This record gives sequence, C-alpha cells and structure tokens, in this order.
Amino acid sequence: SSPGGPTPPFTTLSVSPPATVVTHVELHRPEKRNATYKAFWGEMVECFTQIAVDLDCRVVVVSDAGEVFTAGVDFMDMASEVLKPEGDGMARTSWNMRRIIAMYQETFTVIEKCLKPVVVAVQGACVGGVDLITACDIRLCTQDAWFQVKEVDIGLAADVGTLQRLPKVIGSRSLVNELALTARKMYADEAKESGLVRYGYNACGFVPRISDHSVAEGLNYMATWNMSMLQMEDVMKSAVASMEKKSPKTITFSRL
Ligand SMILES: CC/C=C\C=C\CC(=O)SCCNC(=O)CCNC(=O)[C@H](O)C(C)(C)COP(=O)(O)OP(=O)(O)OC[C@H]1O[C@@H](n2cnc3c(N)ncnc32)[C@H](O)[C@@H]1OP(=O)(O)O
Repeated sequence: SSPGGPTPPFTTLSVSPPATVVTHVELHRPEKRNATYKAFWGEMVECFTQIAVDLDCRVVVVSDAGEVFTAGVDFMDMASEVLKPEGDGMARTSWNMRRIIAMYQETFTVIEKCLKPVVVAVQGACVGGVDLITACDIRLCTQDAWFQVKEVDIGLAADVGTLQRLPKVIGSRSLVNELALTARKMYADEAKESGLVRYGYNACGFVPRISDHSVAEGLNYMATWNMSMLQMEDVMKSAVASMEKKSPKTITFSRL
C-alpha cells in the first residue's frame, strides 16, 4: 500500500510506476474500506484513458490500500446522488438514472477495453468488487480474500458488470446464480477452484463463452432494467440496514 495517499489530481486512486513498464493503480480510500465514492467512477475512466496512451506502461496492476479490497458502492453516495437523479416525472428521472448507471458501467468497461494486460490483486473483503475484478485479465488473491455479490441484500440487481462478466470468467451459470441470489461469501479456496482467481486472459479469447449475450448487450439491458428499479424504497431501506450491520431479514419490504 502506498503511504502517500491519492495521487493528484485523483482523490480516490494512487497511481505509481513501481517498476519499469508497470503502472500500479491503487484504490485509495482505506478509511472507508475503498467504498466507491462518486469521484472514483470518473477517476478510473480518466486513469485508464491516460494509461492507454502512456508509452512507458506495458502492464497495469490494480490493488487496494488498507486491508480490504473494496466495500462496493458508497452508501452515502447512493442515498444522496445515485438514488436521487434529477428529473421532472418518472420517465425523465428514469432516463437520468439510466445515464448514471451507464456512466458507472463505463468505469469497469474501460478496464476490459484496456489494451495492456490488467492484473488485479485482491486481499480481504471484495464486496461489490466482482464488477471490477471480472473486467481484469488476471486475478490474484491472498488466502484471506473473500468475494461477495452483495446486491440482492440491498434490494437490487447487479448492473455494472458482474452478471455479464462473471459467467464468462468462471463458466458456471449455476454458481453465478447461487452467488447472486444468496449473496453468500465465496472464500479464496473456492474462488481458486471456480477459476475466478486463476488466469483469465480474455484478450486471447480462451475464457469459456457461456452467456447468450455479449457484455455490451447485457450492460445495456441492466441499465434499462435498473433505471426504474433503483427508485424503489426497498433499495434505500436495504442500504441503511447494511450500513447498520443489520440482516436483510430485519427489513419489511414492499409486497411484490
Ligand atoms: C448504480 C449502482 C452501482 C453500483 C452498485 C454496486 C453494488 C454494491 O456495491 S453492493 C455492495 C455494497 N457494500 C456492502 O454491502 C459492504 C458494506 N461494508 C461491509 O460489509 C464492511 O464494511 C466490510 C467491507 C466487510 C469491512 O468491514 P470492516 O473492516 O469491519 O470495516 P467497517 O467497520 O464495517 O467499516 C469501516 C468504515 O468504512 C465505512 N464503510 C464500509 N462500507 C461502506 C460503504 N459501502 N459505503 C460507505 N461507507 C462504508 C463504514 O461506515 C466505516 O466508516 P466509519 O466512519 O469508520 O464509521
């Protein structure tokens, strides 16, 4: 972990060249367990846009500051901005929500599109970070790492890449469904066994292709789906419960 804090102009990332030809991108918000604060979404795109034209960079390593890879989306952000898009009426509000979701999706798509190999190193919790790591080419983790597709616990469907990329990476739709529908933790041993943290160099195209749709088609679908679903009160209730470390079972959800 870099001691110096984020690298200006970034406020959520520390970017350094630890060795010739290597660019190290560190998620840098350890006091909030690297929860993805609003500046992060744009900064990742800016960072990878710079990397794309950096002639000295041949490989990118993504890791975290602190002991947790990421705590996923920042709940304060969700409450203040993500779940309250501007708009006059349902249709315009939904359209603005769609624009925000598409912008968030781009944060990870830019990693997938990066022409330089991106290696991600995960330690501790990777909650809501499966979106990020499945967009990388090679995933490594420490023995204390664990992974969680947590969205169902906060009342939403994953919409920034997990549902599109995870099946292609691990090749088992059943396991993806189980992880997404139960939000159970997957620990390092199982993650290795499943192939999540083995080599997955998608630029060469040997990752199993089991999904019926391309990543772009899936992301487009999820942005349209969640532009209205994210406006449900249940999502806010779930986010508050998660912040208060309460089980989703303690929430009274609206009837279907
Ligand atoms: C359009 C939608 C786009 C994207 C959607 C993505 C979906 C998701 O990301 S779903 C996942 C949501 N995240 C979570 O449910 C994780 C919540 N956090 C945790 O479970 C834990 O913090 C932990 C990651 C397991 C780490 O535990 P621990 O090391 O014990 O730290 P804590 O004491 O819990 O937290 C320290 C500090 O960080 C703050 N924090 C943690 N998570 C978040 C968060 N997601 N958002 C904002 N802040 C967070 C926590 O409040 C503490 O802050 P203090 O100021 O020190 O109290």
